[in-house]
Amino acid sequence: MEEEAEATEEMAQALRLLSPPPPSPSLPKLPSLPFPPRPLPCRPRPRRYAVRAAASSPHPDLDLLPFDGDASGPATTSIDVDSVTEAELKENGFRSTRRTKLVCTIGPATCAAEQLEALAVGGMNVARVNMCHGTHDWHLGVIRQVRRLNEEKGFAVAVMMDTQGSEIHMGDLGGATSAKAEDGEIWIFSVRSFNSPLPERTISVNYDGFAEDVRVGNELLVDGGMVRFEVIEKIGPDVKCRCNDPGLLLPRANLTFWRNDRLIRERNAMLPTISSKDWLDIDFGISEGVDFIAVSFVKSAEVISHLKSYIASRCRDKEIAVIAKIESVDSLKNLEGIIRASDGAMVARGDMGAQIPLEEVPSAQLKIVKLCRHLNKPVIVASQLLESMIEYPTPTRAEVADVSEAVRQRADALMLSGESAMGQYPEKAFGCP
Ligand SMILES: Nc1ncnc2c1ncn2[C@@H]1O[C@H](COP(=O)(O)OP(=O)(O)O)[C@@H](O)[C@H]1O
Ligand SMILES: C=C(OP(=O)(O)O)C(=O)O
Repeated sequence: MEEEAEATEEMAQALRLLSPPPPSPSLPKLPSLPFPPRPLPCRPRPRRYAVRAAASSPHPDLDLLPFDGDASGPATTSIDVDSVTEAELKENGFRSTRRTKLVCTIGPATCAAEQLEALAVGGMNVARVNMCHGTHDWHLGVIRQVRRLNEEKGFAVAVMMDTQGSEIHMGDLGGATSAKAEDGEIWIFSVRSFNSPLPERTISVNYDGFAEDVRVGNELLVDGGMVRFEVIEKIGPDVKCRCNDPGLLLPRANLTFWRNDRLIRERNAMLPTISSKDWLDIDFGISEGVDFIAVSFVKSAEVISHLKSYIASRCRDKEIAVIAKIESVDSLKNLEGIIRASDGAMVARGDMGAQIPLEEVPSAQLKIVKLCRHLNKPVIVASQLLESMIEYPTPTRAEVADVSEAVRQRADALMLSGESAMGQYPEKAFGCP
């Protein structure tokens, strides 16, 4: 019976994720920590509330008292809350407080001031900007707009900057939003740089060693297998491929190559975790005072420690939390060391699914979430949570089950990517009122 009640509560919570409560307009400005109760550095001081734990109370709810200095009595502790949490606390008591925070990737579908405000009202805790896409000017616009919302309207939205990392990916399709690859079609993947428009059925690749590393017969996977090609001929910088699994090619999609069903990790595996572009982006993030830097394709704990020292030397008045994205074979091998060195982790299921067999992704997620909880580090579950909502206004049952499972695992946060960055229903996917 108790188990049933708990399952019902968890399910209700998962569904609340799809429609979190709006903040009360009458509430004061309350900046917050994005992942309580395991606070990360760099958030402004929130207003404090005293929570009298009603351990012996007949009521399961906790009494909330504004905390004005001294907490009185030994049974009193204090926690930090944001305005959305405060509204829910007042309405429902502590038991129904949303525990799972929401990270939202900002893109063309959500970068306007009113769109960002709608997400903040909907309960966005962290706005993520992905440095794979857009210019510094574009990111600056988003970061400043989020700061403005916090200052002028009392929201408490943190900013996460996500590095591009040493991912091998396609170019931007010469400005097209997508291209369809049909079964049997021949496409050229090339390391040459092209002027727009690109020659027909040609894709540029960002990694100079690509044409040397691949061999005839290798499989080329776009976005972890959403589209598959086979290498049929190499002609200098051009690699001729036949499409075996048709699908939609999206700008800057991830590319992996496989030989005998094994991911090829040769010279491409030697690429630095933090590229020269990433260092420029990190300097940009530091100067704009982002709250989190998420590091893509982490291979070892050392790179995290190195970045943390760099940030500490560049940024004395503010700490920036470093989140390790667990998405590569190497990051799974060195998982514990990486998580210990980081301020938190992200289960980046998109790229992970391109590096390990898809059917192993759920158990990898569970392992990472459990380990983070054990080490008391916040963990974000990311990618394809509501993927169908990029195109459709209602999620699939499987997606709802996936969201529910991540909440059940006690992930600290869930992250939307394409759903909020470029989908047709970003606010609906987020659950805006
Ligand atoms: N700043 C941006 N500018 C343009 N498009 C973006 C931006 N951020 C995200 N997108 C779009 O949203 C999609 C999903 O975002 P994300 O998951 O962060 O990137 P990726 O697909 O490269 O892993 C991207 O493939 C891209 O089409
Ligand atoms: C979150 C992810 O990273 P990115 O969007 O940078 O590919 C992922 O791969 O799941």
